[in-house]
Amino acid sequence: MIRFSECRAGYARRAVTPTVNGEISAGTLTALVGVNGCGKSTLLKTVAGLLPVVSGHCEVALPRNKIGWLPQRSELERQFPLTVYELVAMGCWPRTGWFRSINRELRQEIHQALEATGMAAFADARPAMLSGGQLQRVLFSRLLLQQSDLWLLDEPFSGVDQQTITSLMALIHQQQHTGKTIVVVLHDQRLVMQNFRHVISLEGDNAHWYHTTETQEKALNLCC
Ligand SMILES: Nc1ncnc2c1ncn2[C@@H]1O[C@H](COP(=O)(O)OP(=O)(O)OP(=O)(O)O)[C@@H](O)[C@H]1O
Repeated sequence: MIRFSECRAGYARRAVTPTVNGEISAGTLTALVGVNGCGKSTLLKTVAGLLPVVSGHCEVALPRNKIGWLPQRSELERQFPLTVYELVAMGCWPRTGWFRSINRELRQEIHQALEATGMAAFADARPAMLSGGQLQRVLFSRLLLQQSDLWLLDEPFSGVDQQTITSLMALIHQQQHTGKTIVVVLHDQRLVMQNFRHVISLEGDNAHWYHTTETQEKALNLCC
């Protein structure tokens, strides 16, 4: 699904990540870990096609409209002069385009996506009025509607309470079971250990790939 070959990601031709080699298979759930500033968000944006590689290759076997990207929590989403319902409805654009109206079936899907994250009661609220955790739930609802095959989630749980993390993690597992490929940037070592079989750690000169059945606890101690 995603193949890295001597890949380094960065900005304005300056690499900020270690060299990444390897492949993320379709239908897998992978954690991307590493210390602050090691380039996790940069690598994710490169996979999303938002940044060109600085060197090497990053091949994603999907068109852009099949890639769902959840950026690190942004105040921008709060500032949209929209209701929660309308913000989530933006997730329909890969199917409708920006200007086509939303039919009854899609309206039902929007409602279901809000139900799936427990946010149906907030459909008419303004994003600016939501707590951090509620906003994350809304952004997950929007992702659900996009019907992407690949989810790239950048620190989706920062500032989110344990109960919300548990329910969003359950949603992630459920989506993986429907066949999605999911990559999540995380700092919470325990969450990684409990939920992820595949881990990519950006450390040193080269990215390290771990499998949870191996002795990666030690490695994660170093890098989360
Ligand atoms: N737009 C940008 N232009 C130039 N450099 C940038 C830009 N954004 C980030 N950087 C730099 O790239 C490096 C990697 O940043 P990145 O945000 O990818 O790290 P990260 O591993 O996601 O960090 P964190 O865990 O703190 O979120 C940092 O040194 C950062 O200063």
